[in-house]
Amino acid sequence: MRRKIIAGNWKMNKTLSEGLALASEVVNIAQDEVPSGVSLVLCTPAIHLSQVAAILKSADRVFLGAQNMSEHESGAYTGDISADMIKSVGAGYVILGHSERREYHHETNAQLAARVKLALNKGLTPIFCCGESLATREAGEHVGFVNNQLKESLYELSAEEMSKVVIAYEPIWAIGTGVTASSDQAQEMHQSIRASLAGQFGEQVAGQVSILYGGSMKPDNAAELLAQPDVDGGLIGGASLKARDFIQIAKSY
Ligand SMILES: O=C(CO)COP(=O)(O)O
Repeated sequence: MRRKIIAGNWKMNKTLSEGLALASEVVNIAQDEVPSGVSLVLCTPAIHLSQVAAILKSADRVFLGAQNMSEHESGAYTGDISADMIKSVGAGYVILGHSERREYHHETNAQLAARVKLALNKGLTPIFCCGESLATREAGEHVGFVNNQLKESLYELSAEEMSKVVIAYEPIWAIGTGVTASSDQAQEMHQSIRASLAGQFGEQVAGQVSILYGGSMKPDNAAELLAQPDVDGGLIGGASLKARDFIQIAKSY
């Protein structure tokens, strides 16, 4: 059975006090309302992690994640955050290769391959993001494009390593735009990602990897997306900034 995961990517939002209030509200509501098979992950700004960790200690199904990580273990990389640092504050997840990082910070598939490997070596669960631009989709090249992102960043891993990775498919044209992929478009891509994983790592591993959908997922469209057989959860941006909306999405399962 694959894990069902609803992850919130807060991006660069919330001051510390606002973030702590949001985390507390999520924990309080989740306790009673989130279905037992669903895990929540809060990917907060790095500067909030250690204090949010203290709030999540009492919650059994709400986990903590960072939004980015260096491919270097330590050293003279001003402003960067290492895997050991993320672990040391109590986070177990890290988003890698978000399209905003790829675009504004020029992260490459090769660099992301090194980060995924290092995160796994350090015992962190990478949430590896992939997804195409509108131009790539309109050219009919979206399936090949995403497959190439997987190939260049994940396909040097062992099968055992791969089974520990979470993938998030986030079509760039759906992020923060209010335009969601239709459930058919999401299912088509998720199925193709799983088929590609099966070709590389075997059916068993492909069947274990949770593939999340991200891009304008909201309380009113989550149920249909989450009902697709290859959609195993969501990576939520805007709607994760309101505890009620975030929990409502998790309850749509
Ligand atoms: O980028 C996303 C999550 O990582 C999605 O953002 P939105 O939910 O705001 O579209």
